[in-house]
Amino acid sequence: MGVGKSTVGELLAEWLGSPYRDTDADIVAAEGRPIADIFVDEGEPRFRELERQAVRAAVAEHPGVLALGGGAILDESTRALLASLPVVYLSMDVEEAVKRTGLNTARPLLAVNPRRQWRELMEARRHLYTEVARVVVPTDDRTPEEVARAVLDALELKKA
Ligand SMILES: Nc1ncnc2c1ncn2[C@@H]1O[C@H](COP(=O)(O)OP(=O)(O)OP(=O)(O)O)[C@@H](O)[C@H]1O
Ligand SMILES: O=C(O)C1=C[C@@H](O)[C@@H](O)[C@H](O)C1
Ligand SMILES: [Mg+2]
Repeated sequence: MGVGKSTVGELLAEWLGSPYRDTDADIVAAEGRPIADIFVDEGEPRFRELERQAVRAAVAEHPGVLALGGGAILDESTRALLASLPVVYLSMDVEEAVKRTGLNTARPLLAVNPRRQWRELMEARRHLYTEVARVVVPTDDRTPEEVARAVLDALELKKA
């Protein structure tokens, strides 16, 4: 969450001459309400089901750069779907995460005590991000342009 998927993803899409898409935005558009409301109204399991479907649809339809929600990899079938794709794990440390996400309540899983919540989420998930990633690109102390360049290099891609 807040690692720079949109900023870096849009830059990469521009450099590659391909479109950018984001499954969180797809869910919000399809449901007509913010993610925090879906969590509150229907609970996290329902959100995860919507997310599983959104990832499946986007992977099938979208030919460009795709950003996934931070918890999409919790679903085993999603991890299987990603196995053959050039998945990038953008990493950062906790202090950078607090800076980039701020304290805003748009992220329900970080709404209370964000520093501790972020650490706990990462301890639970880091192995899953690593498992699905073809490359891991650290983003601390790098500008979005430097991160995007590192992604291109790691995937051996060139600007269009
Ligand atoms: N490499 C970077 N260095 C410093 N700040 C950054 C960097 N990349 C992104 N940011 C800033 O961090 C914040 C979050 O970035 P962005 O919205 O791109 O992340 P995200 O991963 O798409 O977040 P979300 O989880 O909300 O989708 C923004 O304010 C952005 O300007
Ligand atoms: O890490 C997570 O579990 C989440 C990340 C966001 O992208 C959203 O998908 C939602 O807030 C949950
Ligand atoms: Mg984003």
